[in-house]
Amino acid sequence: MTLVKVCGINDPAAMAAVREARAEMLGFVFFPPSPRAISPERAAELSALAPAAAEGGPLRVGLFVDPSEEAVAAVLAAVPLDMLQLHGAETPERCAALRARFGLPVMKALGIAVPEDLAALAGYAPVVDRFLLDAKPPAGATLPGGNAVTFDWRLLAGRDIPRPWLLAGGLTQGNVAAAVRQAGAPGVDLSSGVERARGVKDPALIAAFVQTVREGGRAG
Ligand SMILES: O=C(O)c1ccccc1N[C@@H]1O[C@H](COP(=O)(O)O)[C@@H](O)[C@H]1O
Repeated sequence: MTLVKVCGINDPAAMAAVREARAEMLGFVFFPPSPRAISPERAAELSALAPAAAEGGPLRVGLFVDPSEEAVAAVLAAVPLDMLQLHGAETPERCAALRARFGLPVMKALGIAVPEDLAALAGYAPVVDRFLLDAKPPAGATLPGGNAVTFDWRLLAGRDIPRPWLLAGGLTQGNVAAAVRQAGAPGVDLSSGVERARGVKDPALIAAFVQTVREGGRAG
């Protein structure tokens, strides 16, 4: 089954949509410049609206961009997370340090634009648990992700990605089946594609996206 992560959950209706659609993962954005950013306290309120991962609910992923250890600790003091998503310029050493300090799996996001970008995966593989292979931010973008930009999914076709991974970058209900098929992706992650305005999730789009993935899977 193709895994689904819906990122940037920041209101109860979106949380309910993720729960009802039975997406495997959700993301809370702890990066203040993002329109999807929420406080740790708000994330805790939303997290309480779905069963814990251990009870069959979605894995709670905390999205950080080059965070200090203090920043991660402050979030974890308010809301338990199941995984750290590192979406900045964190080195393998930094990923290893955060993983060891907090005892949580790490998903490292890497931007892919040309085949040579895949060379970086080898250095991270020993110290991360999952990759998120995303588009690179376009010129002038203020965010390192969440920009609704796709990349050439065929760059990933047939590649030996050395960890479990998710495909991201500009995914929508309309393109996800082709993306999964072309990249051979075992899972997908999105934010903009299920929003009615930047930073505002649309529950109906979340439901439709997850349903499309379930129906299309790898063969869509
Ligand atoms: O969503 C954000 O605001 C964000 C901010 C900073 C880093 C990453 C961010 N989002 C991640 O990017 C992918 C792709 O987003 P999109 O579907 O193209 O909008 C998203 O799934 C998040 O993991």
